[in-house]
Amino acid sequence: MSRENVIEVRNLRTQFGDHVVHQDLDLDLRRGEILGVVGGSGTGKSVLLRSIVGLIRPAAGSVSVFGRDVTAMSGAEREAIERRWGVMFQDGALFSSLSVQENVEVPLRAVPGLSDEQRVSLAQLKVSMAGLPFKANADFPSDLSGGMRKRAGLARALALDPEIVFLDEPTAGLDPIGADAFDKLIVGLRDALNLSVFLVTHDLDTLHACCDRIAVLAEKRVLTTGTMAEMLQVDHPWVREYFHGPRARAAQPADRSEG
Ligand SMILES: Nc1ncnc2c1ncn2[C@@H]1O[C@H](COP(=O)(O)OP(=O)(O)OP(=O)(O)O)[C@@H](O)[C@H]1O
Repeated sequence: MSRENVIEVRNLRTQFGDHVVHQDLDLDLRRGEILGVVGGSGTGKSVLLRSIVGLIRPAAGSVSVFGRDVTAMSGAEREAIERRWGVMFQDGALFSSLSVQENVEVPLRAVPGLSDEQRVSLAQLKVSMAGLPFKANADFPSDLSGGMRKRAGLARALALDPEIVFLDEPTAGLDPIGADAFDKLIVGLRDALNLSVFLVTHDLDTLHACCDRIAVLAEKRVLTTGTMAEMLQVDHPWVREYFHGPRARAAQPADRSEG
């Protein structure tokens, strides 16, 4: 059964001066799936994420979200569609002078008609959904461990009940137990909230634990997409090295189950 695409990127070209990062790049994100986006360092995974959410303007091509080309939208239309997605950046991108709860309140301040009490309750709910204890609401980013900062960034990404969540390397820098817990959180939230998830990662364990499909960036485009089983069949030097190398063997699902 094929599911509707919530994101369709077509013939995308992204460049900085003469440096072409993407050329004729196509990508789909289906409703309800967790798509892992992988590729060597500098292949443009983060730039792709930023192009989709409008932080980088494509040089050519189209980016459709919920069937609408977001590159051609006016301010009000864009704001409305931006409320339907949430982004967790690599470092959490939290405001250091605000508490965790206040950070999560930031996107909620743009919602008309929300009282102060409602805003606070909603922020605290998202903090709890991201797996943080209640006391973390009052903590400042500098009080938190790396894993907790990522959870706070996730809470803020969930603030507006998004349909799509973009995660940029959510497990980078976490110890294996913290990374495993984060993987489970992502899957649990996807299942509970029917999220569609665009997940940039280098982490093979995360691909095994979370992802329904994988998109490989190489040669300035999405070279191939498919399930983990399909990736294992792809005959391309980088793909072979990545999915069959020693780290890939160490990341077999059995190694991470129960425990
Ligand atoms: N604002 C920018 N100005 C100029 N070049 C940029 C800018 N942002 C990214 N780049 C370049 O675009 C290329 C892709 O960067 P990007 O951060 O998307 O790679 P990545 O695949 O996410 O890498 P990594 O896995 O190391 O995080 C790199 O060569 C980078 O230097």
